[in-house]
Amino acid sequence: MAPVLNSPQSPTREIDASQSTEALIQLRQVSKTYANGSPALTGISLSVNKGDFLFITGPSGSGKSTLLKLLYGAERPSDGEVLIDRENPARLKGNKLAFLRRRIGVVFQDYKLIPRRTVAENISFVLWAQGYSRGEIQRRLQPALKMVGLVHKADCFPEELSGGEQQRVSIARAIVGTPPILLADEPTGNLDPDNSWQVIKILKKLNQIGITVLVTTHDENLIRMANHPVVQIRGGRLYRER
Ligand SMILES: Nc1ncnc2c1ncn2[C@@H]1O[C@H](COP(=O)(O)OP(=O)(O)OP(=O)(O)O)[C@@H](O)[C@H]1O
Repeated sequence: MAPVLNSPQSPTREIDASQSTEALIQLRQVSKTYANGSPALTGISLSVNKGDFLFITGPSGSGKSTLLKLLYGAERPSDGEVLIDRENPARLKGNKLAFLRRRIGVVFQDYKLIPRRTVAENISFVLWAQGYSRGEIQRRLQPALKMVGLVHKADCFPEELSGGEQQRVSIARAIVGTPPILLADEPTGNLDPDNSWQVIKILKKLNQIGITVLVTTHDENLIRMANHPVVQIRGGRLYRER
């Protein structure tokens, strides 16, 4: 089902409370102003259901990364409420917050791989840190590598890979813990059109197996090819494109 949103200045339809109660991700009149007084988001409401694939577009500095940061708990809203599966990350601490974060895989534009670790180690690290057994890590590693087409590169180091391959490793790392939500912040920002499309195809495949996917991008071509709902942030406010 398409995501539902509203914004005070938006010409789009009003939020439907009956739909939003079932949402996996909900923002209710969320605003974010950074400590230095920078207003990043203003009165944003958005409802994303389980299984949605949503593109978030908008000009540089419009608030796209901030929106994702609020979802994975790297920032807190100044006003309003963010709910992930009915839990508010801003109200959780310690283990409960860590547990909620594990339910969200995150992919960044610059991959953020550990340079002196192999592909397999980069992907496994998060499981190892969460106390998974060696056997369980092996059991999860292979399907994650297969999903991104990099079984043959398991023992390579990041510097031995192309940008597209490095981004695919970062996707494998994001999903190896089988999170129900995947957030990708400009995942194709450093890639050429072919590699960008490969990344989007993998995200589509993950969506087809039930993962809810939110992707920020500037790339109009990719959005057109991928054919999923799109919202735009302009000046910190949210608008539906299609
Ligand atoms: N940590 C921060 N402290 C202060 N201001 C910030 C911080 N992070 C972002 N901002 C400001 O918030 C606004 C939104 O930034 P954000 O990074 O969310 O935009 P964006 O749409 O993701 O941009 P881009 O497409 O260039 O990545 C900008 O005005 C930015 O300068």
